Amino acid sequence: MKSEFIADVYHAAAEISKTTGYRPKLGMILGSGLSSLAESYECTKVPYGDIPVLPKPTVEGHRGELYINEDIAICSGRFHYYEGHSPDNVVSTVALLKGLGCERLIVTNAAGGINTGFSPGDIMIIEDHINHLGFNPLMGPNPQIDGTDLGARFPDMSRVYSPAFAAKAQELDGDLKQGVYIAVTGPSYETPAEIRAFSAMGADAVGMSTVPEAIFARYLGMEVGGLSLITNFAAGLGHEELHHDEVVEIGRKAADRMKKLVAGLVDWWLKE
Ligand SMILES: O=P(O)(O)O[C@@H]1C[C@H](O)[C@@H](CO)O1
Ligand SMILES: Nc1nc2[nH]cnc2c(=O)[nH]1
Repeated sequence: MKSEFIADVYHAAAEISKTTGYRPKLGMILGSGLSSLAESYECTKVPYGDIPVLPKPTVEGHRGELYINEDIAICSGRFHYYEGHSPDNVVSTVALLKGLGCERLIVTNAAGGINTGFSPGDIMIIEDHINHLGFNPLMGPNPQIDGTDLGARFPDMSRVYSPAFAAKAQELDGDLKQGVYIAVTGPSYETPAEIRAFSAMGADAVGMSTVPEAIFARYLGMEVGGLSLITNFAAGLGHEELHHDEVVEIGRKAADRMKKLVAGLVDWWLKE
């Protein structure tokens, strides 16, 4: 992340706080097909088009709107590396949420189930991740604001995802899965051989996002909780070809269960 870019994003965040009067403590980034989660909250909506420092999302199922109120800021629309965005742009939503005052972040995504115990419609608490993207959002000079490093040059990643968040999620919904998310660039889905390799590496679910956001959030000192909605059997494990339309459709269908879980987690994390 370049110092100038983060300064611009923080400046945009300060403008939004000034206009809306909000400094929420909790941020959330919504995955493919999960845009409706934002509608549970009474919020002011700011289209990404009104935040010129942000790029434009190009993927179906990612609206491109910031929802904000005094407690929460929700990015409905994320930026994926496969869209051609730079690593800085991929994590710009996290920088925006941090700039708005968020100390905690919930990341959500749609993912393919690698673990043979997972089925479409399952929700997996992200316990850990594998970065298979080929880049790290912290590559490049360590960014500074007013001459001070934003975070450690070599940040620890031994506990990216909050165990307290995972425990609370399990308490709220007794039927959750838990596992390791592996991020690949996409946009092609995997081959069955890749899925066998990722399974041997210890991955339970595969997707094309979230990991850079979580790394950057931890670098900024935020607490992170992660949820993957399993939208399909990973390549070679089901009988169907993979299509993004189905990913978005399953996301929409499972939105009510996700909404209930997320509402409980939001209430808890705001009070905790
Ligand atoms: O933004 P997420 O990670 O939820 O989106 C997943 C990964 C790809 O963008 C897309 C593939 O169907 O869904
Ligand atoms: N890479 C990848 N991303 C997904 N997002 C939703 N399902 C999948 C999948 O099977 N593979």
